[in-house]
Amino acid sequence: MAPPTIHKFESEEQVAIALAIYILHLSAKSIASKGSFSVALSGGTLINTLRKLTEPPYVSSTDWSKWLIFFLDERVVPLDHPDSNYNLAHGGFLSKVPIPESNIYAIKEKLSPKEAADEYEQRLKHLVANATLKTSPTTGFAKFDLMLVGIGPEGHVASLFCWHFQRFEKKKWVTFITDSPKPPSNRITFTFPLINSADKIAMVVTGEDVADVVNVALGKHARNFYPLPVQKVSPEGGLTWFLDRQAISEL
Ligand SMILES: O=C(O)[C@H](O)[C@@H](O)[C@H](O)[C@H](O)COP(=O)(O)O
Repeated sequence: MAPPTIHKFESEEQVAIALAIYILHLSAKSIASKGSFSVALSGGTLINTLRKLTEPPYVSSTDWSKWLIFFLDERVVPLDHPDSNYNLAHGGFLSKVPIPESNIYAIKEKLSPKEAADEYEQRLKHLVANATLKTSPTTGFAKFDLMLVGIGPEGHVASLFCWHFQRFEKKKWVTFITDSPKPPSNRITFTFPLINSADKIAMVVTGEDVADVVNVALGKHARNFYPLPVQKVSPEGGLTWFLDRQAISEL
């Protein structure tokens, strides 16, 4: 993979604007070339940083009916629960743009974490089989046009945590965790082979609490002899970091 593109901004507000422009550019390319734009969302502060997409002039700059929304990781709770990533994304983003409800792929409720992960994986495989999603010719996993990824202060991405075996999964597309160190404990998550089959990934990293881990991942002495989950992110088409001043304060 080509080295990542790193964008540094003075403020979170500037990150939000640059991110909206980047996403809209990709959506236009993707919709023009194949009629749809598949996006996988993380939870956390990312959703608030997507707010510019819901505001003029950005909100009228894409064909929202062509967007397909997925969840890179999800907490196994009812969809209207305050911990649900769907609920967060719905309140902060999805309810404010005209993406058809049928294009939003939330997890199924009332399943165990394992059942929810298996069901989501089967749904993705079905969408690949009926050509709604592309396949990576290199890996055979689904190829999302864009994944939007946040990082935790100890280097996790999605719900792939440092000391948990899920980060080493090679075959499954979606797996589950029942002892997540970040509450709530029950979650499902895309695996690294699926994440790294994406075309583009944007790492959206703001705030002081991630400054140390940004230094570990991108600093002069970046170490990768035992890579943190964030250091394993390496999509097929390109990785772009969006960082604010606080996130790079240790660089
Ligand atoms: O559901 C989740 O908890 C996430 O998808 C998780 O991976 C998140 O993106 C990071 O923990 C960053 O979260 P913050 O942006 O809130 O720090």
